[in-house]
Amino acid sequence: MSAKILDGRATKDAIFEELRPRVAELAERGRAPGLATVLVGDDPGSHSYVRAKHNDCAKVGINSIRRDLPASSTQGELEAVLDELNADPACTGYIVQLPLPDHLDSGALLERIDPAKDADGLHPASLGKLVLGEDGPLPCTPNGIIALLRRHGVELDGAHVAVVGRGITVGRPMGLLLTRRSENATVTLCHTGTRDLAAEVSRADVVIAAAGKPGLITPEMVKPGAAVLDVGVTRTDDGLSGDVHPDVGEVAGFISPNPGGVGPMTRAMLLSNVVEAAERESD
Ligand SMILES: Nc1nc2c(c(=O)[nH]1)N[C@@H](CN(C=O)c1ccc(C(=O)N[C@@H](CCC(=O)O)C(=O)O)cc1)CN2
Repeated sequence: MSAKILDGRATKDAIFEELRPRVAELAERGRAPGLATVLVGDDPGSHSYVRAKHNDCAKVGINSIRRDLPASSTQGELEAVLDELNADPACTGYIVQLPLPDHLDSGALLERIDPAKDADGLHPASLGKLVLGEDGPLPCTPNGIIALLRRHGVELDGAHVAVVGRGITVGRPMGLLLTRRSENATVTLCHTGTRDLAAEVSRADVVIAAAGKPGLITPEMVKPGAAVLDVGVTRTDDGLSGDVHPDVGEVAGFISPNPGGVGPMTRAMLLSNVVEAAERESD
């Protein structure tokens, strides 16, 4: 492996160090932030991510509230839980852990979150603010990727970035974030309709792989020296597999490990959103 490692765990820890005094100051002013999570069903990955989010809150001093519901929960039961959290002053921000079971309407539930308590930046009002360039919570994984690149000195201004995947939590908002004036990147958003993925990826200075297809990005596709970020997580019989083939580290200039790269940064940005929202409220 010759690529430099984009260490998400160490970067997350550094961000937590920065958040801790801000949380303490909010608490001193009687504005202690509280993050709630809503988890439906038994998906082991979702359980592990939610557990990690509550551990993170404890480390930074943020109060946390957990609402776990059975997979058989109805849309109406979920709506009632969201209405309670919207009204609960101890909950200053919350998330609905995705994916939800198929019988639930995720879009309608995300829309029911009070936009002022949208800790994930996935409410349509928050995504609208992102499109318009207004202040608001940003989607955690794309924002975490930008923080990881910036804190490791990877240039985005003028860079060509290939984003692979057009999902609502990563691909689509990633393109919007990267094309803001502050980032100034040129983005190609690749998806299942892309005719020649290898050609698009090989032109890129930064590759963000969020397709959920194990080993999709191979060393032959990657421009030598490029930064490659692996977002995909697929659970196979042999364990977890990312979208980036392990040999890409021999060609890339920077690579995010998976686990240990983008995942922890997603959690760091969630807590940042919670703290920023509490600070906005108390201004
Ligand atoms: N409401 C949301 N749901 C989902 C989001 C999201 O941003 N908001 N993103 C993903 C999952 N995700 C956040 O919830 C997430 C993914 C990965 C990690 C993480 O820390 N991963 C670790 C490994 C943890 C493990 O081994 O289980 C790592 O990569 O090192 C945290 C959060 C979909 N759902």
